[in-house]
Amino acid sequence: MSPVEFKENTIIVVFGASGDLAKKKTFPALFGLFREGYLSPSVKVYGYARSKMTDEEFRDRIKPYFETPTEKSLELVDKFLALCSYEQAAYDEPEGYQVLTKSIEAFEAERGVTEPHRLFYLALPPAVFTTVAEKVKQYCHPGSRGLARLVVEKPFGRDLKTAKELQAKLAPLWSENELYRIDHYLGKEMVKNLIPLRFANSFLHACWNNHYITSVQISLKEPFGTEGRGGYFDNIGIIRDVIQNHLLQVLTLLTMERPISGDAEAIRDEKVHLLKAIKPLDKKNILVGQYSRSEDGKKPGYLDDETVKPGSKCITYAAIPLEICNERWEGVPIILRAGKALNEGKVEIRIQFKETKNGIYQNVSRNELVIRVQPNEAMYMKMNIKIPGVSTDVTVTDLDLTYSSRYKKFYIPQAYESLIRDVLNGDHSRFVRDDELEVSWALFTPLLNYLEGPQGPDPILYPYGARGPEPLSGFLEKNGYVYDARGDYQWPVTTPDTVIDEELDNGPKK
Ligand SMILES: NC(=O)C1=CN([C@@H]2O[C@H](COP(=O)(O)OP(=O)(O)OC[C@H]3O[C@@H](n4cnc5c(N)ncnc54)[C@H](OP(=O)(O)O)[C@@H]3O)[C@@H](O)[C@H]2O)C=CC1
Ligand SMILES: O=C1O[C@H](COP(=O)(O)O)[C@@H](O)[C@H](O)[C@H]1O
Repeated sequence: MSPVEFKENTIIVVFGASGDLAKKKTFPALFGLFREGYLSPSVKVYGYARSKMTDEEFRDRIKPYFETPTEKSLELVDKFLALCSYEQAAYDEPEGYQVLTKSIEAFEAERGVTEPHRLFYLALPPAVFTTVAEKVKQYCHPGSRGLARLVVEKPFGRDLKTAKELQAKLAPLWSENELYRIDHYLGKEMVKNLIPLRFANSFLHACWNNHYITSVQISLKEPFGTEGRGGYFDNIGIIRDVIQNHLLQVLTLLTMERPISGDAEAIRDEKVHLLKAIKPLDKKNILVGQYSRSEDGKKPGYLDDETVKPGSKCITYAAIPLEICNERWEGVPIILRAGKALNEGKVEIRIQFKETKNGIYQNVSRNELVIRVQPNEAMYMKMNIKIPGVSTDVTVTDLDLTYSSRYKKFYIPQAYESLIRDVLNGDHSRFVRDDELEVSWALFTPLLNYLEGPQGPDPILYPYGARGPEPLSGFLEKNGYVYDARGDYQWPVTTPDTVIDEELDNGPKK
């Protein structure tokens, strides 16, 4: 059965509407969809939370985060806000939900809606998560008269046991078909691009295996520390924060087999197969760190955050090698690495190809395909060519697909916009399925138990603003990545001074 699209007179309720996520991501995403014409003006949007606020105060709170790239979009802000209202109520009492449903039903009756379409978005901390899911089902679900969808945000538990417990509470209430577990990395443009890139290009498909690829790295670097979120982060650490979810999701799309169709379940089946093929993580071969004060003393160390437990061993950096035990990937080292308070902010995938060992070109750079997820979406393939001109020597260059120069005037939705649109369209392909979640926790739980247990290592300190802990380069090398430091690669423009060539260095031959 093809998914039903929520189009006219859709109800959207955001629980936790007074919070940071709702303010910075959920409502701006809804506005983005409205601005671009992907959300009908017939929609009704409710914010629901405990904080006391009038409708006006609520609108004033969310408005500054809307993106308005054009004059015309400025005019749309008030039109969108007029569709939004706020309800202040408790999460654990029925009254608020009953009032909300009355209002929803009045709206639907006024519009003559016979089959209600209701989307509920839980932008909430885990503590109230199941309470709200339960109450929404009991008081706000339209039953067999219509359709309801429930969007849930991470954390989906903190290990295998708690993830299973959460699932056991949700499953009797909300069917897998109604649930949308959001991982916003799946909504990023370059992550969405992985399936077409891999399966619509036969030349790439041919070399996408251990015969040609020698290493894969997926890195997420952030240039800021916990900055006020220390209390939350200290209980989480970098693995739960971004590796077990965001980076692992990217990895599955990058390495899974071709799905039998573009259908959501076909895609998710392949992701689960791939996850099951990952070898248990090697606790002895990981690099973990925690940032300390910057070298100039201006940026605080992790432990300087007052909301963090004194002496906390929480890790803010991790590099985790893993291996996929299937025919395609066996023997290829794959590294997931992420860290806070680093020298730059970027998310990229780096696929390095084998060196050319024999033949006329033996001492040339390895080919490397780089997919930059952010900032500034790009994809570039580092390759070797003849130095332009009289020389017959080889230099490294790239086939460069930089989105900002190749694609002008394209609307690239924010990750949340893209995913909320998927929910409205009933497309599950970019959402995490229950079994996928379970396998991913099964993979990381033993490692987390070790790191957080009595035998857990002390994280290596790295100064705020560093590339990572000091042993990083050696660690990457040991795990298969060859860093080419020969220095004749310059982007975006290469000049004769930057290519290494004896002939050019010594001047033209007589
Ligand atoms: N379309 C575009 O926008 C393009 C931009 N460029 C730009 O050109 C520049 C060069 O790009 P590129 O060649 O991809 O290289 P990068 O400088 O981005 O780095 C190459 C890789 O090597 C790692 N690395 C850096 N230093 C060391 C070290 N000492 N030992 C081991 N590993 C190390 C980096 O890791 P780590 O991240 O941890 O430092 C990164 O994974 C970049 O600024 C890039 O943005 C290039 C092509 C296209
Ligand atoms: O889920 C999270 O992701 C963000 C990184 O997301 P991005 O879209 O800004 O790359 C991270 O900063 C945060 O700690 C984490 O909870």
